[in-house]
Amino acid sequence: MPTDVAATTAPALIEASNLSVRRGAVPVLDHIDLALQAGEIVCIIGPNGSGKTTLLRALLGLIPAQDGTVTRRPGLRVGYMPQRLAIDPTLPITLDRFLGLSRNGGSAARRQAMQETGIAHLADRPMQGLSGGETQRALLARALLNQPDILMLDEPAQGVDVNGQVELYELIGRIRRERGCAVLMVSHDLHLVMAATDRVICLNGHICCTGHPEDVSRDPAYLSLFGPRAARALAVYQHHHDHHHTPGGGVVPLHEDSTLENSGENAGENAGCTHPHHGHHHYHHG
Ligand SMILES: Nc1ncnc2c1ncn2[C@@H]1O[C@H](COP(=O)(O)OP(=O)(O)OP(=O)(O)O)[C@@H](O)[C@H]1O
Repeated sequence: MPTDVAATTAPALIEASNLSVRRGAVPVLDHIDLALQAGEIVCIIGPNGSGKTTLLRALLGLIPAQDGTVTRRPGLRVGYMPQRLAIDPTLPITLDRFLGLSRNGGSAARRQAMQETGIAHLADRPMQGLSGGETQRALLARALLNQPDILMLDEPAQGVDVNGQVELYELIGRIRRERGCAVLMVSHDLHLVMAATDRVICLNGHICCTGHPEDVSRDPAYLSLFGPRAARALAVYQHHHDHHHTPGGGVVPLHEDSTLENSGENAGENAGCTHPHHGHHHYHHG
């Protein structure tokens, strides 16, 4: 039975302690505690405006903390895939040139990253002509260029069709396994990420609940935040997953009695976690 990796004693790759962040006068993140360990795959879920992007950027040091601390392991290499790609439409640029704008890696690293993400055949195509899915892979390839210890992916599957989403999450899982890097990603694709992550962080300004997807799926705060969607994600999760993945990639069968009892019928009834700053913290580990 896998335990919460964050509970181990290994030094964290990144750790936030009592982190609070404001944007302008508005409090966006409220006393966040989290630690990311080598090799784990963690997903941040939460409604629009709940502070997911802000959390990633604060962990990267791009946004200052009002309170608390962010500690990154010395020499940590991070590959960041931002939510949006800003390219000047009047300046055509090929995929290979786009990757070359990154100061990380040379042409061999670019080729490897393109091959790994399945876009090597597009190297000489203009970025502006790539499809939504191809663009997301280009951003992922760029994030791989500096051989990251951790990938931080902000809604990697946005603008990608349903089949493409499944493939993209599989690709992310494969990259994680083959490179041994950690992954911290923001996603709205509950049904896909619940089945594919070691740990879920449910964010709404504060951490509403966190832990193994199976535990989070049962949590009233999760069901309250996502309503009927949560129940549907849970159904998919139940249907497809009769096993756990250990952090090392092993497969451990679920106990027979561990079928999820909460059908989600009460989704939306618990309003204890609908406002970023009026909720309470309750953490679940393991
Ligand atoms: N530069 C900024 N100045 C002022 N407020 C900001 C700024 N950036 C973000 N915010 C506000 O902070 C809050 C959190 O935004 P953030 O982008 O982190 O949320 P999110 O959970 O990633 O949302 P989404 O799911 O829509 O991408 C929002 O209310 C947003 O309006």
